[in-house]
Amino acid sequence: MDQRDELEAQGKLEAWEYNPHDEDHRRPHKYFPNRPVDSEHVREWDKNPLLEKIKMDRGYKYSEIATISPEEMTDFEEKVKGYFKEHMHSQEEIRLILDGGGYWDIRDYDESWIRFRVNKGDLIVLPPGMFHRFTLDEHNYVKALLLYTNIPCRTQLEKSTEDDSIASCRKLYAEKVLNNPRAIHRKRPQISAH
Ligand SMILES: CSCCC(=O)/C(O)=C/O
Ligand SMILES: [Fe+2]
Ligand code: NI
Repeated sequence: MDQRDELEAQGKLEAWEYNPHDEDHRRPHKYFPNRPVDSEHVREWDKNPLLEKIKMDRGYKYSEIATISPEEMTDFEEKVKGYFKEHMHSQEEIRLILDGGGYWDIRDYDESWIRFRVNKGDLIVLPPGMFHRFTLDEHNYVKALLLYTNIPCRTQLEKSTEDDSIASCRKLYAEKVLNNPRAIHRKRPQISAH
């Protein structure tokens, strides 16, 4: 098996260093001997160094890609309703938007909702214990990369649930965020009667 057959068998593209010393650019422009370039080397360029650093720093070893759209899911309506139920997770929720978009709503200190628009390229990180909900926009489409430190788990702990894991997550979240004396509380505009 020569190198070309080997690459074909592995489903890889053949690539090599371009030899500029030839007039006709329609020819392969290989050096002799050829200087093959592993196509994985080119694929590496696709990796976002910032994302790689975040994964390394925060210990994210697992990931999955979720596409939420009626075309991709048989249980679309049910799932979308579920994401919009107020919930939290026992792990950090970290999502990189690869395509499409939507909204995340998070609870402010006074329990009012703050809405975030997310688009392609945005990274959202919610701490464990923070109540939130997610919805698609009118385009009904998002594709996201979900990261995990452990085996992928998207378990939603809903506010209404009596669950010890909610209690412990909320306790930590309250200590770190809600009861933080340095927290800056937003002044909300007065609602005028009309
Ligand atoms: C766009 S990622 C899927 C929604 C999800 O996993 C979640 O937990 C929303 O809060
Ligand atoms: Fe969530
Ligand atoms: Ni009104």
